[in-house]
Amino acid sequence: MSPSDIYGRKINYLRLSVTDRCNLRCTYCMPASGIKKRAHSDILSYEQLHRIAEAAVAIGVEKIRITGGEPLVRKGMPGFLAGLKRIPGLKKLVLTTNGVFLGSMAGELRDAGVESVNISLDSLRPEVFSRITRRGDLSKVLEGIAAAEHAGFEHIKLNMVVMRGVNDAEVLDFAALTLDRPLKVRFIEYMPTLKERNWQSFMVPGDELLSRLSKRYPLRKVTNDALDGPAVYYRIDGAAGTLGFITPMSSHFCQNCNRIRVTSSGTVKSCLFDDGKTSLKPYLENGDDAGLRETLRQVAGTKPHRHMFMSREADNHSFTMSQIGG
Ligand SMILES: Nc1nc2c(ncn2[C@@H]2O[C@H](COP(=O)(O)OP(=O)(O)OP(=O)(O)O)[C@@H](O)[C@H]2O)c(=O)[nH]1
Ligand SMILES: C[S@@+](CC[C@H](N)C(=O)[O-])C[C@H]1O[C@@H](n2cnc3c(N)ncnc32)[C@H](O)[C@@H]1O
Ligand code: SF4
Ligand code: SF4
Repeated sequence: MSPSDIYGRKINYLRLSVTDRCNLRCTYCMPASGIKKRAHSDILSYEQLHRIAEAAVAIGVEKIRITGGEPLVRKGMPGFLAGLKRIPGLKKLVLTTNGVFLGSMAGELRDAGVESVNISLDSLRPEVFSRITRRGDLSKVLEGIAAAEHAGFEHIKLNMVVMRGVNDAEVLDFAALTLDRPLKVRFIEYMPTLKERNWQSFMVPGDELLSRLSKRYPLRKVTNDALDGPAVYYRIDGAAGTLGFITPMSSHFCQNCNRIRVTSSGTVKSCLFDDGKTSLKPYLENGDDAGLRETLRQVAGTKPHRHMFMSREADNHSFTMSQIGG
């Protein structure tokens, strides 16, 4: 049975980061320079990551999302995923990626048993895309999305972090992608993890987007599936796909939080924003699978009631998302 925390939330979703490396440098995720890469020796092996996944499923995790950094920069990913897929009791194996390598990898990822892919895409304009990612080539990601559509994933979700004055003028263009393709386009509120000055001016609340979109399109709310993440979904009347709103800042979803996180160096976190001081390495090194299970269960049980992102104590706390996995 899945562990519950003291607030009665059932924890059945693990976000497992397999690397802190990335081939892009998105402005909202990483600083322009000075990012310290973890030493290779600090990164867990596939065998260790697999043992963590098994322990998580043994305590009631039903869905595992592979994230990073960019998971597809790590060599041997399809074989690792195929191994995870064989863990008895795991219901959903899913992946979040920037899409750059999907053009060549989508088919083998689907064959490995990945059910759905979430692809980050913040602009449909080549120059804006390369400014946000500091180096990306939009055409590669569009190729990746086409390959994913061809590979037959259950769901393809596009993640757009909306930033005022940067890409928010494209929200209607993103919504139009759902008219005749079964894509789930999700608008994500910008989280100021790097504690930039003036971040408030960037963040576009989900409500504002919903109201802008409903002036152009008739929208109907869609109900979520049991293992869905935090997005709230709508469908434009008659459209093939849906629109999702992820609102960690304006209307947090902590009351329904069902997840724990493990970083690529083996730190387990009860919340995206906690300090994450519990390492799984001692249990991995000693072959102590019971200890792994117990530690995961304990950390799941200490999930905070909600994040304190907007509070003053949070002001000193900055981190790069790429080291945690979002
Ligand atoms: N504050 C907060 N943000 C989250 C959490 N989980 C995901 N996000 C953010 O939601 C956005 C989308 O994350 P994804 O990796 O696509 O995962 P997901 O939204 O759980 O995906 P589905 O399971 O497919 O619905 C990213 O910006 C994440 O940082 C969470 O637990 N708390
Ligand atoms: C850290 S990335 C890792 C996976 C992969 N590299 C990718 O970009 O999809 C996971 C998710 O976190 C999101 N993310 C990163 N920094 C964010 C921020 N400051 N605010 C909101 N979402 C953020 C990204 O847009 C992406 O959808
Ligand atoms: S959001 Fe993903 S692609 Fe962009 S820098 Fe972060 S880890 Fe890399
Ligand atoms: S901020 Fe923390 S408690 Fe809230 S939904 Fe995210 S992980 Fe869960």
